[in-house]
Amino acid sequence: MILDLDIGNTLSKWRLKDAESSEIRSRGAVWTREEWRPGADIPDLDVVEAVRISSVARAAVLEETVALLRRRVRHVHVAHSTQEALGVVNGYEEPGRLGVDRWMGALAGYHLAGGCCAVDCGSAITIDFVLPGGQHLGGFIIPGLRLMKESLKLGTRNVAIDPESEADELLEPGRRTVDAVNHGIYMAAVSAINRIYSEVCDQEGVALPMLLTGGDARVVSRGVQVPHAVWPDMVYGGLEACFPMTLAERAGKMSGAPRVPEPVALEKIRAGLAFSMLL
Ligand SMILES: Nc1ncnc2c1ncn2[C@@H]1O[C@H](COP(=O)(O)OP(=O)(O)O)[C@@H](O)[C@H]1O
Ligand SMILES: CC(C)(COP(=O)(O)O)[C@@H](O)C(=O)NCCC(=O)O
Ligand SMILES: [K+]
Repeated sequence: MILDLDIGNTLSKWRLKDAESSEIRSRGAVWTREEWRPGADIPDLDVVEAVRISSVARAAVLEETVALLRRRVRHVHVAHSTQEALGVVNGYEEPGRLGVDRWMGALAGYHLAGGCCAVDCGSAITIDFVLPGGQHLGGFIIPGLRLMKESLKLGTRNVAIDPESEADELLEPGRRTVDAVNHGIYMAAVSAINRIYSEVCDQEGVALPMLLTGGDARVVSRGVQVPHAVWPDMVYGGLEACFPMTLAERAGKMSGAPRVPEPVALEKIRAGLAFSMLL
C-alpha cells in the first residue's frame, strides 16, 4: 500500500492506495494540531510500503511525522516546491517559499489540463495560474471561509455555512447576524475567485480551465460562475505525478482526476469584466 499524506493548516488528510491495482482503499483526516498515532484514524503502517507527503504545517509537525514514518516504512518521499518540475516553471521569486500544496495543485492541474487556474479552498483560499507553456504566474491568497468567520469574532464560530444551502440563498442579504456573516464571507470568497480569474485571463489573453479543491470546494463551487471542475484529490494528484509508483501512475494517470472543464471563450470573459466595470 501507498500512504499519501496532505498535511494542511487545519486538517491532515490521508489515503491508502493499492500499489498493484491503483485503487484507493481507505481515507481519513485528523486535526493537524493532534499528534500522529497509528491506530484510531491513522492507517495501519504495517501494510504501507511507501509514503508521499505534502505538508504546509509547522516544520516540527513534518519532522516528527517523517521521523515516525521512517522507523516503520521503507520509502518516505517528501514533496518540496522547486524552481521547475514536470514542465512547470515556478513563478515565485523564491520558489521554495511557494506553499507545497499550491505547487502540487499547480503541477496536477498542468498535468491534467495544460494551462490552468488551480483554486484550493482550505484554511486559506489560494488561486494559482499556470499558462499553457508551463509558466506558473504566482497567485493570490485570501483567508478561507472559516478563517474569515473567525476573524469577525462575532460568536458565530461554530455556525458553518450549511453545505446544502443553495448559492442563490447565500447571495441574499442576511437578516440575522449568522446569515449576514455567512452570506458576506461566501460572497467575498466567490466574487474574489470570479474576478481574479477574469482579470488574469484578460491580462494573459487566454481562457484557462479552472480546477477547485479543498475542504470548502463543494460549497464554493456553487457560487463560482466560471466553468470549473471540483477535484478533491488534486494535491494527491501532484504527489502521484512527482513520485509515480503504480503502473497507472507511470502511465500518467492521477486517481479521481475530473474531466477537463471547457473554459468559456476569452471574448466572453472580457465582456463580463467590461460589464462589471460599468456597474
Ligand atoms: N468536516 C469538516 N471539518 C473541518 N473543516 C471542514 C469540514 N468541512 C469543510 N471544512 C472546511 O474546510 C477547511 C479545511 O479544508 P482543508 O482543505 O482540509 O484545509 P487545510 O488544507 O488548510 O487543512 C476548514 O477551514 C473548513 O472551512
Ligand atoms: C497559503 C497556505 C497557507 C495555504 O495553506 P492551506 O490553506 O492549504 O492550509 C500555504 O500554501 C502556505 O503556507 N504557503 C506558503 C506561503 C505561500 O504560498 O506564499
Ligand atoms: K489552501
